Amino acid sequence: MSPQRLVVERLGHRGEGVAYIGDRRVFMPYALPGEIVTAEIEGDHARLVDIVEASKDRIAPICPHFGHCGGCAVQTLSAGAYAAWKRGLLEDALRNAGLALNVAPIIDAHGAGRRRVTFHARFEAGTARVGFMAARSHEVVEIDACPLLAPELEGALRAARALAAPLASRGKPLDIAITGTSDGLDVELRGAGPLAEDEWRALIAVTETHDLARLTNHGNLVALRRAPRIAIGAATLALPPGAFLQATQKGEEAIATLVLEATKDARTIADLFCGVGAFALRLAARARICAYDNAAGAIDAMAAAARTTQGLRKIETFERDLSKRPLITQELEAFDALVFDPPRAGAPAQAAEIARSKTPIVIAVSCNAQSFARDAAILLSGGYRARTATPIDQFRYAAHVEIVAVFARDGAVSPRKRRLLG
Ligand SMILES: C[S@@+](CC[C@H](N)C(=O)[O-])C[C@H]1O[C@@H](n2cnc3c(N)ncnc32)[C@H](O)[C@@H]1O
Repeated sequence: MSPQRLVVERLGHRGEGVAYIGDRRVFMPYALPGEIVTAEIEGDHARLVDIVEASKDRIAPICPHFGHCGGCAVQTLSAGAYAAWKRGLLEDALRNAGLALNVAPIIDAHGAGRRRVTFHARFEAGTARVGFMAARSHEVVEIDACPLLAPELEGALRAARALAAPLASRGKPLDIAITGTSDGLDVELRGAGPLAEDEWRALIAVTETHDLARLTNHGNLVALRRAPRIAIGAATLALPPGAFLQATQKGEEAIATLVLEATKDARTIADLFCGVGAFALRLAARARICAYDNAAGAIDAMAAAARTTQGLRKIETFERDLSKRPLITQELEAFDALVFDPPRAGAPAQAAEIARSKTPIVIAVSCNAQSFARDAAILLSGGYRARTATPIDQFRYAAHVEIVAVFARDGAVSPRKRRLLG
């Protein structure tokens, strides 16, 4: 296959360069807009062979593993062009959905770095390869460090290697999810299945050698040296195993700040897909909160944190599957405001109920621009007006963007005002 010369037109939504051969579109990882390159073409995929003319926005990558490790999609763009591309991910998704929302400037929320990481381990002939997946591949790329991780994750990679070693003879793929907390590393193994007694003993020994705070296997406790906790607003939360947390501490704070600002006049707020309470535990300082999620461990941990934090109003928690049983219109109208923050797939069933309701303020939080645009279209078709959508970059160098968007219903009367008016 002889390389072809191509001109890169733009970056696609996975961070790959997009070029055309006649009418045919090809995607080329690591190529930047405006560059002239040579590439080997296979179907709609192009492998960058050489850069003939580099973009003026091209800079050196910060990590020696960039280009092999699939963790980062775009590391060689100058800061301004990078921020414009990230914000453009939201603009493109809205345009593709036929929506014209006011998109705010992007907020950089990398802060001290990622506080959660999942390493992958693959085993061959009894030895483990531990690292991140290569782009578009099932291969694991071994790394010696990741510059995107927060200082709390210091030692995480060494610990992951040590934990993988006693399980190497099984040959089954293993995921090692690690959260950095003020009490040390909280590690959850996934894919190992039930542990044999000698594996159990070996893993406990690793927990001690590496001074891990906690080790769980599919949510089951293997070893506990210190209960891992994190701070959320004024509360201290005992972290349930494998719990969802926003990728960076600064990202969580940036999202929560926008949620607090948009709900400042609300007395009763519903927090849908609340997780461990990144918003509820802050909002409860001034409003009555009903919080919903299908993860019992997360809402129990939030309720316990709320009980032991001074100055918070009671948070009522509800374990509920919001895809199968979304809050219906009458339930939603009991609130002055609501926030919904579903997983990547979005929440079309819940959005449809919200669109029929008269809840005055609705805040949509999302980590996926496409599903956000689809859910936003549902709210708009129900008569909501979009105030603004703010992109937040807590996934530095990855082709993901966090979004907070505020919607209002003109003329809607809050439940409190309805009561006052009799
Ligand atoms: C993106 S996280 C947001 C969590 C929280 N708002 C935060 O910022 O930390 C999505 C949450 O949705 C929950 N979830 C996923 N599917 C659900 C469903 N079908 N019904 C209710 N909750 C669900 C997960 O347990 C998770 O806590």
